[in-house]
Amino acid sequence: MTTRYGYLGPEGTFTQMALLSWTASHEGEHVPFGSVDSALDALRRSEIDAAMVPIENSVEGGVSATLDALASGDPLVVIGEVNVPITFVLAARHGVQRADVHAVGTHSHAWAQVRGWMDRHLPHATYVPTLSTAAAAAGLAHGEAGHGYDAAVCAPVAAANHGLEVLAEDIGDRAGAVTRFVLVARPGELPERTGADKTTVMLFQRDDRAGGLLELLEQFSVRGINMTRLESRPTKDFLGSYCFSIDFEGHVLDERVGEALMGLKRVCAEVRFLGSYPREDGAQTDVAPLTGDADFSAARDWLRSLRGT
Ligand SMILES: O=C(O)C(=O)Cc1ccccc1
Repeated sequence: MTTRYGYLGPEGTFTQMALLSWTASHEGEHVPFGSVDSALDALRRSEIDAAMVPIENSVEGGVSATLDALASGDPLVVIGEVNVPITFVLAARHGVQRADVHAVGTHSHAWAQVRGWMDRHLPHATYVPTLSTAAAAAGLAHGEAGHGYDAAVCAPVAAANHGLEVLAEDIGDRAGAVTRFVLVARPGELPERTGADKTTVMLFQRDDRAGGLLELLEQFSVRGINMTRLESRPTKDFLGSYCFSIDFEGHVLDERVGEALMGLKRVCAEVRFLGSYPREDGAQTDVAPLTGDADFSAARDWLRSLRGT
């Protein structure tokens, strides 16, 4: 049976590029969705088998829509990641000049990455949010009057797909910007442990008190686990109530990771396990002295011998 992969569409999004790079070796059907939420809802309803969504970028940080969609609802897990270099163009319909551009449509994360260029070149242009960069390009191409913007910030391929003219190339404020995308699935078989893995969790604290966050972080630190992303997100229950979205090095099958998760389970109100998966860059986890599987097993065997079990 062919695998059905959902992605934040329409065609020409950076998310589609991530999916194309993932599926170069995995065949399947590609199904565009208008938003991260609609893709993940379809996944929860089993209408698709997996969904590619953006999670983090090197300029703007975490993608809240994704972090929040993973934090609640039926459980989903990350099974892979893809990093995509991002370059933006300013595109418009044929005949539109830069001087004619009064409003620019794009995805909020794209806007955040071109704000400096806009300040310098189109300081009076207003920003119109769209569901994706490619949706902004499609809106220009298909919408007659009334879509509310006269240029789009999108990938070069989205401009080309819609026959738009490129008014400016490479308008990102930071050269070398990268967005990290994750492939999400319903919980099932774990991706195999490779020694170059990451694990994602969402942690909910029991109560708000001095040292509460430190207590969570200690669970990683005492077991030699390196975190690669840490973000707080509002729980949405009341002002000042936060949960923590964390990526760290290692796989749930690693002893030190298992022990850290047990420690977290004990001290947190809720630990949402969001998957262990191979990291794209293949960088092997640096296992600190005395934190390898054998060290934990030896300690457990010793305890067993004391207990006579
Ligand atoms: O809108 C897109 O093309 C996306 O895939 C989301 C996005 C937007 C900006 C940077 C990276 C990903």
